[in-house]
Amino acid sequence: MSFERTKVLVLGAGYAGIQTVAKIQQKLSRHTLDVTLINKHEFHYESTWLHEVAAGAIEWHHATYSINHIVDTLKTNFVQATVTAIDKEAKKVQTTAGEFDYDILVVALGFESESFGIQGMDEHAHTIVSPETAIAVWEEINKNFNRYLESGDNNDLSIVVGGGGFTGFEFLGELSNTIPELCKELGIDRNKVKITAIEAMPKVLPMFPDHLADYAKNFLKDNQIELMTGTAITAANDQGLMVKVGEEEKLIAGATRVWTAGVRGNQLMEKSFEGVKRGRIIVKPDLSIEGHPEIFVIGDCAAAMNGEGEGARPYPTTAQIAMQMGELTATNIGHIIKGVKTEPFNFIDRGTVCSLGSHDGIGIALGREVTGRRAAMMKRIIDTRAIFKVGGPILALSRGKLLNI
Ligand SMILES: Cc1cc2nc3c(=O)[nH]c(=O)nc-3n(C[C@H](O)[C@H](O)[C@H](O)COP(=O)(O)OP(=O)(O)OC[C@H]3O[C@@H](n4cnc5c(N)ncnc54)[C@H](O)[C@@H]3O)c2cc1C
Repeated sequence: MSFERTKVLVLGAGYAGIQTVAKIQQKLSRHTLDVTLINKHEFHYESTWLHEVAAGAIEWHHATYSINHIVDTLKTNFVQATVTAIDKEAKKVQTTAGEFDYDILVVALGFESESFGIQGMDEHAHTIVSPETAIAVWEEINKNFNRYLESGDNNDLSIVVGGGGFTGFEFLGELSNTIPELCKELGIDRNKVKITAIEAMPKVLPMFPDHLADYAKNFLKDNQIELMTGTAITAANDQGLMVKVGEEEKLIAGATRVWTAGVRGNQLMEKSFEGVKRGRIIVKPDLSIEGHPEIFVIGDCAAAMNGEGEGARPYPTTAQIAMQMGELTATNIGHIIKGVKTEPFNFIDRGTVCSLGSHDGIGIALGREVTGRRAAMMKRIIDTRAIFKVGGPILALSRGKLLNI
């Protein structure tokens, strides 16, 4: 009988990675496992709150907590480092803190921005994909509004957002609260600020029924935010975003330009595995990859299919799914150690709520439609639950949003 502990290496402490580690710590014995968690930052950040940071509604550190709050040092070794390469044949991972080997690998390296090759987008537009990029958006708005005080040029007050999807709407919702406050603080007339959102599809927020999407569209209108639908963005430059209207190309002015319309899985995926598309790899039902039962890929790097056969589609990339994948992975690691068959992923949809600023929103939660203040309250409960599930009541009280209700 071997007394060697199984080496589990978890890459990334976002929703998927931190949930895996939290569940392993709760369920599995340290006498059988040697767990190492590697993450770029010392802290976990709530990606689903980044639009609030980008719109200046909260400070970036309110969307984070120290990973050391979660890690039980008797069971898990946390290393702050950036992963630079994964060698699946040698079972080794290279990082800025050296090389790590593993028996079981969990890849949970999350998402990046994807601009689909739109000319100038990467150079000229901000994104909302990490605390650093979210902070940069609010700094840019502040810089431009302060420049207006010197220049008197209304263009400095223009904000253009590429994308009328979930992230775009949540960001615009927060701006509806914070831009009037910023204008008041700087003595700027809100009517001079032009905020435009551009969506290529004729419909917005396709995950919701039309009447809820209409509610969100009316919210924008009521808050002096213009939404252009069915309008393709063709390029970005330092003046704004270029769009095609009929045969004509037109500039939609934006001193601040923010791209929210595309995400992809981590670039390391293409470098490490075969068959990866836009940073996502098709995983087997138990979330391991073909030919490597010891490698689990979860969260936004995974394309987990929602069924079998021709009609099967990959699940969308959401925090809710990432967390459920993390829980299952912890269970399946336990099964591997006991020599039991691993279980397939079965997504339990608890609904989705899209916030529109701090007091409004739309959503479907536990099968019921919600709008307005009830939706905003539901969103805070969802946000707090995510923290509770990983860190328990104390972390949920200190970092959650229930005290704001
Ligand atoms: C503004 C916004 C709002 C959203 N709102 C919602 C919502 O309301 N509901 C919902 O379900 N989903 C929402 N999403 C989507 C959700 O945030 C993602 O689906 C989710 O974060 C994916 O979780 P993950 O664990 O795969 O990745 P992430 O949360 O991105 O975590 C990945 C982790 O890996 C780390 N990492 C990355 N590269 C490296 C490296 N090379 N080395 C070491 N560490 C690395 C990162 O720093 C991060 O800690 C939203 C996304 C955004 C941007």
